[in-house]
Amino acid sequence: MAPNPADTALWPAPHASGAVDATVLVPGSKSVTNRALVLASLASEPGWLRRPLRSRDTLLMAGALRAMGIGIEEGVGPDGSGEFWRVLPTGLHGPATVDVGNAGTVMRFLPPVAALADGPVRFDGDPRSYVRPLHGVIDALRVLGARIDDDGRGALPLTVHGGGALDGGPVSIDASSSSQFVSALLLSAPRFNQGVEVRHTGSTLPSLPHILMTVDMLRAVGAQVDTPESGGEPNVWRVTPGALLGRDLTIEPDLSNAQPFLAAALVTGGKVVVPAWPERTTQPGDRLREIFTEMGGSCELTEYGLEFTGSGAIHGIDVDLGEVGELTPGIAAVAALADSPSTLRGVAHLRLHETDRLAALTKEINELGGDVTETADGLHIRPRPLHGGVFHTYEDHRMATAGAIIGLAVEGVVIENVATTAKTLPDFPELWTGMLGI
Ligand SMILES: O=C(O)C1=C[C@@H](OP(=O)(O)O)[C@@H](O)[C@H](O)C1
Ligand SMILES: C=C(OP(=O)(O)O)C(=O)O
Repeated sequence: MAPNPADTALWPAPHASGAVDATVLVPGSKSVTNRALVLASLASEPGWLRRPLRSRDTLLMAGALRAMGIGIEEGVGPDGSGEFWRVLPTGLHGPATVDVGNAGTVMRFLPPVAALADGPVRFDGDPRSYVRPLHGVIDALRVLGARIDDDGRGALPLTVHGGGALDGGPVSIDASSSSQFVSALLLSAPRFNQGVEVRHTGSTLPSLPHILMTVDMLRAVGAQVDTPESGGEPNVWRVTPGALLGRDLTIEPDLSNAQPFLAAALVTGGKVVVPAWPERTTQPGDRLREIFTEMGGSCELTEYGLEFTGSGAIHGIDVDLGEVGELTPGIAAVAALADSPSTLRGVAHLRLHETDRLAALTKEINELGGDVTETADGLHIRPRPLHGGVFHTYEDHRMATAGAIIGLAVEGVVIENVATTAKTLPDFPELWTGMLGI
């Protein structure tokens, strides 16, 4: 297939002429929006999502749920309250076809939903989706009573032959390659006849905050969930069967997508305010307050939002990012500009994200003159004077934003396919130039 010209377009990353000083309205969280869509679709009454993220991943999620019969009406609320989606749950129907794109949340959260449909649901997606791990969901659903046809690799493409209901019950999985296996099984479990008991048997479990987000959001719609944190067995989650409430939920800004803007304050010694930063949240991006403070900034969380200020100095960091893996590209970009080396650990599973992020970051930073080496579970980054050049993005939104961070400090950095940020932040180029007052 001929590449889309937009995919190969080159975007000169703006170089910052001075300290940034900006307020950036960061759109809604991908992870919260896609969980909210699934839970609202499984509820027994209509629900509302206010200020949902509209991006490739969330539109794919909405499209897939619509394909299975769910009504999702879009509108704009009064008085600047922003967009809303009203979700009208019904029986889930097949036959249907689902395009997952390269959205981990869609490819993992929806096969359990499809198992509840009354006919076959065919799942397909971008070429990259064929290699991203899905075995934890496929194998578990089979144990729980679903019929699934795949090509034997434990990956996409596949067809879930929905039978209108699913037994559910106990299941063991190895979720060391993705926390989304656990989240996927828990999200639909209130609708399984026996609920679910998920036992993680692997040696590591990434992205724990994302599992806590799943549990929190399930409880908020009335599900009963027992977790290791609530006194249950380690690595075991239980969901009791029961009806789910429709909810009126305002989606928090995406704190992982706030990262490049906070990084801009750090890199330029400036100030960035992100309104509506939640006081309490399960989003992994909240860890940036601590990580970017250790790297040289300071922050204040007020009722209005987060004010993050750079000091002019950027320090290296030695940090385990296993719980917050999606922050790695942005942290690596800042680390490449720091005054001391960094070691990023605990993120071997990033090799199976949108691209092999450890290889991609190593190659692209080194091609600008950097000195990055891959370790078994992360990166060593020794800052060097960098020069301009093309920063390739491998259809990975977070590679594009990482390149833009470096471009602030290094003249002549050109981002290939910045449009790939549409996966979770379609307005990135405009927000970025707006922040810089260009
Ligand atoms: O559940 C979620 O919303 C996510 C979980 C994480 O996935 P992994 O556990 O596969 O890293 C994270 O990296 C991804 O961006 C979003
Ligand atoms: C890993 C990510 O996405 P996905 O939901 O596709 O796994 C990410 O957004 O960094």
